[in-house]
Amino acid sequence: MLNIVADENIPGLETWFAPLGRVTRVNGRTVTPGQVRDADVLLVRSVTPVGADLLEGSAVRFVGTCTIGTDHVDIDWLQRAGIAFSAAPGCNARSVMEYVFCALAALDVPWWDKSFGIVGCGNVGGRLYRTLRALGLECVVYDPWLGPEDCADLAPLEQVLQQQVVCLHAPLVRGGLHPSLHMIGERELAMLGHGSVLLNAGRGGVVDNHALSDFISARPDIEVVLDVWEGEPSIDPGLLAKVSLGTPHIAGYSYDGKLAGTELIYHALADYLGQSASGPGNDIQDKTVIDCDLGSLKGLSGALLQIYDPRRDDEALRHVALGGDLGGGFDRLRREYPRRLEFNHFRLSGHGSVVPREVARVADVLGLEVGAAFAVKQERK
Ligand SMILES: NC(=O)c1ccc[n+]([C@@H]2O[C@H](COP(=O)([O-])OP(=O)(O)OC[C@H]3O[C@@H](n4cnc5c(N)ncnc54)[C@H](O)[C@@H]3O)[C@@H](O)[C@H]2O)c1
Ligand SMILES: O=C(O)[C@H](O)[C@H](O)COP(=O)(O)O
Repeated sequence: MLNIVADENIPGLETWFAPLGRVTRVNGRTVTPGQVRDADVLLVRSVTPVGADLLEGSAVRFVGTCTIGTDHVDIDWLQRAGIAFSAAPGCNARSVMEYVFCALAALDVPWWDKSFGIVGCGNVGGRLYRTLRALGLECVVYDPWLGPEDCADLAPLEQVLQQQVVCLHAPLVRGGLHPSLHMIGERELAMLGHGSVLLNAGRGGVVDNHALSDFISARPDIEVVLDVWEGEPSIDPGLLAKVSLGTPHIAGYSYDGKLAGTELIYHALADYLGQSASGPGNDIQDKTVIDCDLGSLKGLSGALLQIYDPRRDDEALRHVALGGDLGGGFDRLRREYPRRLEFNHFRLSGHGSVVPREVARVADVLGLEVGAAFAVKQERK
């Protein structure tokens, strides 16, 4: 029987993988070579460094990470060792995009009236870019691997950093032509415009956190939102104290996004094993009604917070910091993360009966259903 060793934090682990083999749960942060030596398959999330140190001499023939990011995996070594590898591209991209809008709503930023800069325009940044453009917002993109045929709004990094809201969605790349490690340092931070928002939901190391900490002290006009940090889970409590919103790397933690990661790796493993399997499917069918004011875009922004309010994650992280064990608390918050569903599981409804056409349009672009109780108001031209 196939021996599968897997991070205990992979949602739906037994449901999806038990039909393929015997599943042994391990702690992804502390897993040892001894625990994986006799495994055929290793399934991880982003907290497990995977390479020679863990796998040399093991029986592992397939590694899957149920995440978008792959910076924790030494893919070249796996290739040299003849070990198959799969990641889960795009699985939680919508979750991260929704985090961006909810974070802006939580900061009371009128996002429908801002210019945006995006660094890294792949599954996450690209989804955000297309949504912003569909909303009719100004948005420029820095991505050194894209050309004008991929994106019509490419711009130099300097220009991207000068927008009112700057969203970082680059992977952590340490070498090669375009390394991203500390690509946002003292010099780049100084390019941010007065009163702008800087949001990092890519990887912590893309921003020099030490420089960022100094920068926030000198520039209190800038709102910084950090979901990812250098040194996770033992992040800098001083930096946490300074940011406007700080969350424990949960931007991609919608229940849908996490399950999609599991599902993608399940199919990759089934393919590797030469099995055609449809899998158990998922159990997400909820449609929750949100009672809200849709009389204006500000009201719609408030409705987003009823779906997901990142201030709760921020408060929880600050609370564990006060307790003294920030590293342990950071991981605990992630491990015990509540079931958070994406926008399409909600229907906006409630008091008031007329929704301005523009609000209905924006809700639609964001993937939100507006309940039948509302008649969309036809504004006079
Ligand atoms: N906070 C979270 O919960 C969360 C969730 C999902 C993904 N992520 C992170 O976000 C990253 C991006 O996700 P994705 O799905 O868009 O990945 P992706 O691989 O689809 O796209 C990454 C994009 O970044 C570009 N890029 C590479 N090097 C760059 C550089 N030096 N400067 C600017 N752009 C660069 C690539 O060309 C590509 O277009 C992931 O690698 C992961 O680390 C974080
Ligand atoms: O790369 C990703 O998919 C995200 O960063 C993901 O949310 C990481 O979650 P983790 O594997 O740390 O649970």
